[in-house]
Amino acid sequence: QQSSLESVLRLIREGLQNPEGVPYDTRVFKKEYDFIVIGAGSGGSVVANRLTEVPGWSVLLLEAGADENFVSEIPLMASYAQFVGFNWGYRTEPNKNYCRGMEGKRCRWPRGKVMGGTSVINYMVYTRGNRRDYDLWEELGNTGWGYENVLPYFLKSEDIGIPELINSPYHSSGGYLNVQEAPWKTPLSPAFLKAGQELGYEVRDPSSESQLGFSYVHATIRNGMRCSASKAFLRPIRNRPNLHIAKQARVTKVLIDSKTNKTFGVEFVKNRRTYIVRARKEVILSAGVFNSAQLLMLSGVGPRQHLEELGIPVISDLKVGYNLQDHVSMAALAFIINDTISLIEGRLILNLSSGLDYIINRNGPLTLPGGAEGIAFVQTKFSNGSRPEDPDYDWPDLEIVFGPGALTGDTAGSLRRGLGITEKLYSQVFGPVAGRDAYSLVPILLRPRSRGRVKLRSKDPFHPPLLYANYFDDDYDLHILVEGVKYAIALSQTKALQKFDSKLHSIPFPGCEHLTFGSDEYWMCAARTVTTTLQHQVGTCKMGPDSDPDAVVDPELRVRGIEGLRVVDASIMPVIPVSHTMAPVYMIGEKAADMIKLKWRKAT
Ligand SMILES: Cc1cc2nc3c(=O)[nH]c(=O)nc-3n(C[C@H](O)[C@H](O)[C@H](O)COP(=O)(O)OP(=O)(O)OC[C@H]3O[C@@H](n4cnc5c(N)ncnc54)[C@H](O)[C@@H]3O)c2cc1C
Repeated sequence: QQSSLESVLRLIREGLQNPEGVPYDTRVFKKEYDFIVIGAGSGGSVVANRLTEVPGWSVLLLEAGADENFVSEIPLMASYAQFVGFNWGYRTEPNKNYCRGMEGKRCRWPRGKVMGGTSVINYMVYTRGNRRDYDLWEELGNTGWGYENVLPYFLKSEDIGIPELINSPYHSSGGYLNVQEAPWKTPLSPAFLKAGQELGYEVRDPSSESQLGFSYVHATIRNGMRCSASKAFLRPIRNRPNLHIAKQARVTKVLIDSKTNKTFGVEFVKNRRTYIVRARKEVILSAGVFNSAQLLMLSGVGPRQHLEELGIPVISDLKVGYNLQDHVSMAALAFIINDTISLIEGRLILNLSSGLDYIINRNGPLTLPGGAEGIAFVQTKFSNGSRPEDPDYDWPDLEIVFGPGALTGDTAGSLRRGLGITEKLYSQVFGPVAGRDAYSLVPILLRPRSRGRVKLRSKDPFHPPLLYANYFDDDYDLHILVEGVKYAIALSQTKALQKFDSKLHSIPFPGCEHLTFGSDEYWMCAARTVTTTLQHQVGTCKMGPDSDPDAVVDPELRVRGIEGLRVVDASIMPVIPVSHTMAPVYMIGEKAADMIKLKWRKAT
């Protein structure tokens, strides 16, 4: 048993001083490296790690952000991590069809600008998606991306820490990335699992042979702290002599010879100085779903008409920025309970006993990843529309995330501000019940049909791109989300959850008051008003075969028509998987690194 003093010292060692040591910041650059990787997020961290396993290859990893800090280490503080200088702070362009209740009618689309990228500000939920997602990628002509091909790459990264899954063939031990359950639970989450069973679903590991069912959250946490991409993949290898990492180094252009279409390096700015560094073998673009598309377009790779409008010479005319997909949700359902067991900011979260429990035991509410305790993958009546005759069809179209807290408990406002909900809406709808105990059930549309787009605002690399979500462009998406809301309400009415006497909070959202509360029309209006998202944007540099006119990269992730340039991040996904997107990006990084190794080992 450790004394409190020893525990505090351990925390300082592990948290503040980072025992593995943060990666070193390179200030003196070689003229040329074998590989230059842009972005130290989920994709780029894996690639930089795996390529420097080859001692003869040199790698420069360029990251626009600086190091993580203590706030991002604490799983429950996930929503605060967006406010401590790690966030690119993107917003969608205003639209009257969604995010009507958000500041400026714009949805918040945060992205991590920090060593570890978005894995430092995300909610750490670990899921992989469905066998059918990856089999679909392969059916679309992406040879080598079927489920059987990608499963080994999910396993390669993983170090499973959930005792009952250690011997599962769907999990593995010894990888860089820790996957664990929070050590602490509210009494509400077992009731969530029981509620699922009442509605006919099994309690099951969503990464196993079937995805349908209810589960506690699996998360990328290690000993009660966030396990980010940098912590997992970069800190352990910071002493490799063939890896240079430059922090706060903002890439402004990928350099491509317009005569040969060959990539020869990158231009970046660090400490107000502009550098040009050359790549002998390849440049790997892992700047994330918005910035990879932006950088490609700034470098002359993108839709001809759009680039020409901005006066950018076109090197390869490709549909960069199209095919943007996301998991839209409705996170404003609050089920009020008559018990003091839920997460209330200021009571359960930011108080001395929770703080001490965390510091001393690495336990308690602060270990809950973003406040999420349970997830369910379910099917609406529309899910197997194309194959109604197939009883074994299991490809969820709806996810429910269970939180043992709701907007009612957001008394310090971190959630409201993170989502961008206007103060007026919050005080009108939640003001009268602020501070009341409640749980939330967040329905999430998993297989959207609508597609958004990323465009350049200008030629200036320091200007944020224009982002268009286009949520609900296809009515089908709105219908499924409404089914999701109704499913969440049905869950709340099960015996298991009624043990807490829970009642749906029913002050109507502004702009929806004229509709009958609880009708489909009302929920449609609600979804367009408090439009939330799991921030799973993907697809802007779509992977596809040569026969696909919309493909930006080929199945080896090489940019079409350009030599020596690949994209390795969330942007290559042709179709969004029914998964939280971080684990699929780690998988993409692992697979890409193997493809790159194979190519250059053959060549030398
Ligand atoms: C709030 C939030 C919650 C989320 N929750 C979850 C979750 O619980 N589970 C889950 O699976 N997924 C979650 N996601 C999504 C998931 O985190 C991302 O899909 C995934 O991390 C994306 O990885 P990436 O490598 O594509 O991009 P990123 O991780 O964003 O990496 C891109 C990196 O490139 C850097 N960069 C960009 N431009 C430049 C430039 N010009 N020069 C140099 N560097 C540059 C960025 O700073 C960043 O570090 C969440 C996302 C958000 C925003």
